[in-house]
Amino acid sequence: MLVARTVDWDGDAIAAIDQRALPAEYRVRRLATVDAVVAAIGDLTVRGAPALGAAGALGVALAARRHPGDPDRVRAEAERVAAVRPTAVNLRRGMERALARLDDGAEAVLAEACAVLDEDEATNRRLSARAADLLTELCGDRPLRLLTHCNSGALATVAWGTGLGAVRELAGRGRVAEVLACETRPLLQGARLTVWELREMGVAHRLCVDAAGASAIARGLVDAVVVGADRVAANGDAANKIGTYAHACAAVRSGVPMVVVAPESTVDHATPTGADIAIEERDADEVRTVAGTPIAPSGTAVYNPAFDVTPAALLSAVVTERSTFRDGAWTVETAPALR
Ligand SMILES: CSC[C@H](O)[C@@H](O)C(=O)COP(=O)(O)O
Repeated sequence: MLVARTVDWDGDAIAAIDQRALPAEYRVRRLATVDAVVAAIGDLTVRGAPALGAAGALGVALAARRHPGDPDRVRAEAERVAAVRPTAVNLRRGMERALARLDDGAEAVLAEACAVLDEDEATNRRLSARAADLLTELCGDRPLRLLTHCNSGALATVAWGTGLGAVRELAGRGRVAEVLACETRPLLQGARLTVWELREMGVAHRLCVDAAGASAIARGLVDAVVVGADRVAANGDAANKIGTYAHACAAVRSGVPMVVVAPESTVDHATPTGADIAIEERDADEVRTVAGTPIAPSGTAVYNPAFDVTPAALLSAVVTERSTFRDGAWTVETAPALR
């Protein structure tokens, strides 16, 4: 059963699928305070850029309900939520969108936050269809062998997914031969979450270690690389889970297309290039341990960036629900003329 909504509003609290527990256990956590939301974002109970946008917006709704008549306190709480994960721009966007309704009262803030959730699935279905069309154009109309990294599926959004949403769309068209899912160290979102989703979707897949991605591409086992993004700069450079850049280098060397699939809310035109994207650095123990078991001498110094930046020049395209970055420029799809 693929989840209905990864993040939702449940009367007086946020209901969030606990992504730390999957695939062993499917459980939903209730987050009733801003402190709980901050903790859940920090420990990746809720993760994935669009899902973070939804959680950020609902976090403001919780703060507005808790502190009616104290807008300064609500703003401070909203800032605390947005600061937890600096790279995924959707988090701040969701927070700011809900906060913009603060003058209209707590129920207006909640309504705006719920609108963020309500728009998510339609947006993701649209960008997935556009990305699937482009992949078909780039690779030919045949079942494709796709490589993906981290998790950009329904779990990373409110519903449906982005990069993995495009895979889902292609699978629905009968155009997926196999997905190679990279495990995605250190927190294994690929192994735990993407594989879980692919199994639920009934899509053929194999799991590989991250280091196998480049040689799989070089050996001709991959027709295209498809990933999501946490922030796309104005020049098309894309920040995504650490390890994405290595796949891009391999893809370019082998002439394999690579497409980044993300909503407009992940594109940050205020950030000129990838060099301007703040990269979140996470706790050293994520690298020194696997599922709580030490794999390195205690106290080992660690470099643990959560994301890397793939220059636009290495990408075939960035696809959103209404625009495409390709060959150095954005083109925006115009709405079909009304008859
Ligand atoms: C669609 S969410 C963004 C990405 O595509 C996803 O791969 C990713 O990097 C998420 O990172 P996470 O640290 O798990 O929140």
